[in-house]
Amino acid sequence: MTSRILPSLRSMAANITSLRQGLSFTPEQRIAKNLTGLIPHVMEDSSKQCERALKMIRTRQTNIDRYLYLSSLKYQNADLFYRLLIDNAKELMPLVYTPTIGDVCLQYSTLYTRPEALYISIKQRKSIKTILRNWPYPNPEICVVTDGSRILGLGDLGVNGVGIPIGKLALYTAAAGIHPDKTLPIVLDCGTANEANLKDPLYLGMRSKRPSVAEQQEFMDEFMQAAAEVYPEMVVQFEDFESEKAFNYLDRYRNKYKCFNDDIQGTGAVVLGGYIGAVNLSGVPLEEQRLVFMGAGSAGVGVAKQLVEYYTKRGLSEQAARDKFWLVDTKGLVTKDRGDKLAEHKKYFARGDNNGLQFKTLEEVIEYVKPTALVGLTATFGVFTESVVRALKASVDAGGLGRRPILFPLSNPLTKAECTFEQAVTWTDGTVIFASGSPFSQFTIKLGSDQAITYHPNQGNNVYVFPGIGLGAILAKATRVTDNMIYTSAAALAGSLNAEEVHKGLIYPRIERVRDASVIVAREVMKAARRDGVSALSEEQWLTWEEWGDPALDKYIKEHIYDPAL
Ligand SMILES: O=C([O-])CC(=O)C(=O)O
Ligand SMILES: [Mg+2]
Repeated sequence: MTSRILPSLRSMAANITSLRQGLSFTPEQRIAKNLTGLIPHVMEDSSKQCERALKMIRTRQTNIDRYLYLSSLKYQNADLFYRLLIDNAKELMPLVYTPTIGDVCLQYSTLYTRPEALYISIKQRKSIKTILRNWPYPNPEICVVTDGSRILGLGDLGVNGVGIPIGKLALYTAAAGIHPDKTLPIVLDCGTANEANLKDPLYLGMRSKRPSVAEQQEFMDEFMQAAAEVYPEMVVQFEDFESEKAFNYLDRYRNKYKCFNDDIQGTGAVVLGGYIGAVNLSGVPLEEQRLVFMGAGSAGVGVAKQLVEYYTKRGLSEQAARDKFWLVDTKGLVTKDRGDKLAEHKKYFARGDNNGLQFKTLEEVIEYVKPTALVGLTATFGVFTESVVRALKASVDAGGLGRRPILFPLSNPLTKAECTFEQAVTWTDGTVIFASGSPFSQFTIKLGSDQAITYHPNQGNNVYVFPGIGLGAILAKATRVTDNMIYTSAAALAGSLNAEEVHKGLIYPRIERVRDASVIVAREVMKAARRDGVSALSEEQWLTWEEWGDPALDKYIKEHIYDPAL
């Protein structure tokens, strides 16, 4: 029997790259590359290949099966995978990303067939640089890194959380055109608090509890330093770190490295982008808005802070802006005198005007605050009950005729959404302005035998901003990711809707147009980098763009993004 030598990841990468065109190789190319006979004889254009793949996807029984098929296609023929994903974003993004990715992460150790990321454990801390250099594709431009400690709303999944960096990076390519070979997914394995994983004989991560916060931080320090040394051009996106670590790491590294946190800053920007449109539709002036946030983790606080910045930029004092927000966590309204030790990141929003009163439930808070907007980032399905949503509507109705409540149940995946789209429409008699984190279907109510009214949900997902933020930072050669770059991404997103979308009452562009939105976001992020003095592009380059205006910059961006060859 002949023994087979396992090819190195590097030569595998080279082989796969050379086969990227699938069945579209011309006879001449096949001869030149010694591929004759190695692939079926027919020469197919992209539409035929897409037709075959879509047929496969649509005939699979479960979303996990569809994911696995797509994942294998991405590996075998990346151009075809991205052609499909770009042209069928509405159908395929939920398979490549949330909600399906949540299920994939839960089962990652069982579904595993091949490496797709860098797996760096805390035990390998002496070899981080070597591991980074082992990555088979040269000079990555964007890295998404997680430690798996808070995957979507699913909690600590340890190394199984690696599906998130893999999924987010596929969106970097599909939504913003970063070349797939320039993306680097990483999971830092520090063990896990997840008992089910620890007991699972197939679990692929370190089978131990997480060490102290201080030890994890030292490991993170070493990782960040090594990454900057090995790949100095690379932008790092932090993803799904548990709240305290998320805030701490962002604070610790943002002025030292080119990095940002998607859950704090990306979620903040995407919600602000949607909120700007929602206020316009609501009939409640910006100054009269009162916002209750259910959930005070990294996303809740990140979003509220981004909105405070919006208010202050519109002329409100910081105190007046902050007073528009009431944050609620599992113990009730976050107040200064609640009697428990508040986590550091919650203190900024702790209320001091409650006259000693405490409000334990969301219902009590709504009764007390009379909000115009309710945002959910709790990772708890169903917390927006019928009575909560009806109370929100009642408090908005009390302000005057024709006013509409803003309701954003943003937790991911769908199994963690605070309420469904159908519930939101039903309980507000169709008046709701709605955005969720994962996608809901549109909802039609039959009014008579041949009359019906269809409601369109919005998906307020980070995918509208993080790819453009990363692309803008890369193309501007930004040395840091500044607050202004993030803020600008939200304003740019709000301005990216076309006339048809505005007419339909949407607050985000249709997901099919996410690539258009990313170009606009990237352009504004680049300009903000320039204004903040962190763009390392030449002065001459910037002066040319300033002379020729946005179209010239858009042209430059479009020339630098990946479009599948198919
Ligand atoms: O991944 C998403 O769709 C949004 C997000 O960052 C999260 O829920 O952690
Ligand atoms: Mg996330």
